[in-house]
Amino acid sequence: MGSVDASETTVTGWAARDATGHLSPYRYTLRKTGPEDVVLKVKYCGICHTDVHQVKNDLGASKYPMVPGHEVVGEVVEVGPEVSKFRAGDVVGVGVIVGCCRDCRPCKANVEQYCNKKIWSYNDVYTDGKPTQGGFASAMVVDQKFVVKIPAGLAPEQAAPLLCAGVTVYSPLKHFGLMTPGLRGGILGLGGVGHMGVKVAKSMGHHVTVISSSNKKRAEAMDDLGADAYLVSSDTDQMAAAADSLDYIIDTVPAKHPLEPYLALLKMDGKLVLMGVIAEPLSFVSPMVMLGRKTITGSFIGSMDETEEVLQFCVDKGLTSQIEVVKMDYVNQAFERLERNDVRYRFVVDVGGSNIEDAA
Ligand SMILES: NC(=O)C1=CN([C@@H]2O[C@H](COP(=O)(O)OP(=O)(O)OC[C@H]3O[C@@H](n4cnc5c(N)ncnc54)[C@H](OP(=O)(O)O)[C@@H]3O)[C@@H](O)[C@H]2O)C=CC1
Ligand SMILES: O=C/C=C/c1ccc(O)c(O)c1
Ligand SMILES: [Zn+2]
Ligand SMILES: [Zn+2]
Repeated sequence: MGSVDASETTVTGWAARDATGHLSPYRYTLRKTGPEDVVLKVKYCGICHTDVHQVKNDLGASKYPMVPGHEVVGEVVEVGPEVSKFRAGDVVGVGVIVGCCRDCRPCKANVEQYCNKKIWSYNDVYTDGKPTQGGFASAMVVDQKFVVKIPAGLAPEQAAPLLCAGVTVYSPLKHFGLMTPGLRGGILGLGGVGHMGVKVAKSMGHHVTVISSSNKKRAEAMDDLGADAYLVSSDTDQMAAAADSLDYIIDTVPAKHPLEPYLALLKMDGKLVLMGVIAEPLSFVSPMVMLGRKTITGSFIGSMDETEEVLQFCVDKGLTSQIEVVKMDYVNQAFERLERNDVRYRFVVDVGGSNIEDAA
């Protein structure tokens, strides 16, 4: 952490200044530690494709300077006087949201990620009027409600991708009643979210089919991740042979794509769960859902409760994420490689072990 004045701490994060998305060191202040706040020194932060969408303004709502990063693992260095869940020295995680209204139906049902007044961990404005900034930074201040303990048995760098990618697949499987052993699931797009989808679904006892844009990941998917089957989406013979075979598909593709080839893979009552953030309309003809009573739905990360659950699920099942750990001075190359589909399967930045004052 940086210098401390009477009220605010100055920290360094790596920020994008414009839609080129190039990150470089940026100094800003953290708010004074409030009664329910946890101050954490960042150790590791995963790179999610949403970070690419955000720094490049793919959704048209990006504000700069923007320090991305929402798969954050750190060590607690200070807590406010009303913090009961954490103490200095704890290893903790922070994900996609850091605030909610606590009063609406989603908040009262403990699915605060669906609160219309949620506060994103970056590219948003906090209750004090300051911009929120994410985890590619030396430290963060976060309300204890949005902090989870990393359980013993999970390495901190391994835990980082679980805070977004992991809970993002766990939540819909749980919510839509898709945790039953023996189900046949499809994972469309084998990236950061998709590879956790394979691992989590396999651990639930599912038969898992990866549906990929190429043959490049076939051996890894089957041998390393434990997938049961592998389809190349452009191979019409393979796709036809697999028609009417899946109970659900988790669709993680981050770009516009046709839905009909995937709807055809679903059995009657099958569910297509959209995960990718795509700012263009997707289309399908209605018989593709009517003839088979199929559902197209979506899901957004997971609740704080589910985040705690997925962390424990991974400990209990012995699951880890498959990651490439890099230093902060490699972050721009890592973003570029992620964008061109060249990572197996998640970059995690060793923020604590980097000299983050130096630009690449
Ligand atoms: N709903 C939610 O709560 C969340 C949404 N997201 C969103 O999910 C999406 C995936 O995120 P993440 O897993 O981090 O991204 P990755 O880039 O790691 O993975 C996406 C995968 O999709 C496939 N893919 C990539 N580009 C294309 C394309 N143009 N056409 C077809 N397939 C493509 C590739 O798999 P293959 O090589 O197998 O084809 C790639 O590995 C993003 O849009 C992200 O913003 C992320 C987290 C939470
Ligand atoms: O990576 C996590 C965030 C996902 C996300 C989903 C939907 C949306 O509109 C976003 O801006 C982000
Ligand atoms: Zn994410
Ligand atoms: Zn709310």
